[in-house]
Amino acid sequence: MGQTGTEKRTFSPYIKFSRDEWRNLRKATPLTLTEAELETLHGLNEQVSLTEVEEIYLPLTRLLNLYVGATQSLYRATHEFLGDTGEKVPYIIGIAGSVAVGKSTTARIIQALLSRWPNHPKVDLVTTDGFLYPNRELERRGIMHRKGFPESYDTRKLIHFLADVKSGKPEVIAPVYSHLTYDIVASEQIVVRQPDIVILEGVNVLQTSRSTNGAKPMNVFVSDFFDFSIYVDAQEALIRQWYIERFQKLRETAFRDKLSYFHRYASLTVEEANQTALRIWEEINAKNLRENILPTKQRADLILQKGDHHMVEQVYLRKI
Ligand SMILES: Nc1ncnc2c1ncn2[C@@H]1O[C@H](COP(=O)(O)OP(=O)(O)O)[C@@H](O)[C@H]1O
Ligand SMILES: CC(C)(COP(=O)(O)O)[C@@H](O)C(=O)NCCC(=O)O
Repeated sequence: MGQTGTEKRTFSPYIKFSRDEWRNLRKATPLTLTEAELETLHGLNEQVSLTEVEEIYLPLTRLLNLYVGATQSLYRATHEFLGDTGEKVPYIIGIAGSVAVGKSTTARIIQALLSRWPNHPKVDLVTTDGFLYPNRELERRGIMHRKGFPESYDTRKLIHFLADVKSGKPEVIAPVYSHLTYDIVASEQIVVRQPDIVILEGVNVLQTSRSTNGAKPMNVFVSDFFDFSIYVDAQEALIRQWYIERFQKLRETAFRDKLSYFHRYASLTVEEANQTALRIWEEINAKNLRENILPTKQRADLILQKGDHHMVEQVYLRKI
């Protein structure tokens, strides 16, 4: 179409797909899901609709499968040229977005779907909350109310973890965070043993903040290690609603556990719990979203734009 008068064509580095356009790409996906596999996926999170898995996440993992295959071929070409076999180096996918937007659910669906492909069966999932400073350290620094903000993470440790994974080390250790105790679990760890793919999920994975709490700044970012990155997005009002709904669900389940950091919230009425969740959302998570997370959206290779009921309404794929 021609341009008229004041009309300006704005450049976007993304190709935009409506839900229907994206869903139609499903036809190009050779794999279909068996009933048993659909059941397994439903077991991961019973809230997730199976239509959503088939129409959105299946085409997405087909795209990722093609990208991983292409990277594996390039890697083989380099080592054929060098005359060696090279270490096995995992393909790394980063998943970013607000607290409660559905990052961990998205990561688990993608992990389950990607591990069905023969050229990359071993897919590990690591969350960046394991790289938060322990509560006692956050308290010492007076930043307990800043959990999830850039300064609450040991970014240096996270970067060393990724560098070790990308250099093909046979075993790399990641620390573990518990949402129940609201703290790092010193007795637990994840061992990453040269998988085909590593999915790294967290609010901070596309951040480029150089602040490392007064330490010498690092010239390398977490996302430098990514082969592909995804930002899960939705209107803030929807994310707030999902945060409050999750908080209410936890009030009836996990918060009842005496070990839960939020055990005191188990006895709240529904209305009191709403107010508490809203306060935590506004004072911590919404602030973090506006200041530190949303500004990283345009760095992603792919954006999943969700609407009501977590339904993906648009997909943006980076073309350059
Ligand atoms: N695709 C989805 N369909 C339905 N519910 C979802 C979906 N993704 C996430 N949820 C729900 O939204 C809430 C937040 O999801 P979660 O994956 O825990 O978010 P995050 O890891 O970003 O904090 C949870 O209650 C989860 O059950
Ligand atoms: C540790 C987190 C930043 C991790 O976020 P997630 O990966 O679960 O989206 C978040 O769960 C959190 O604890 N935020 C602080 C405020 C709150 O309790 O919700």
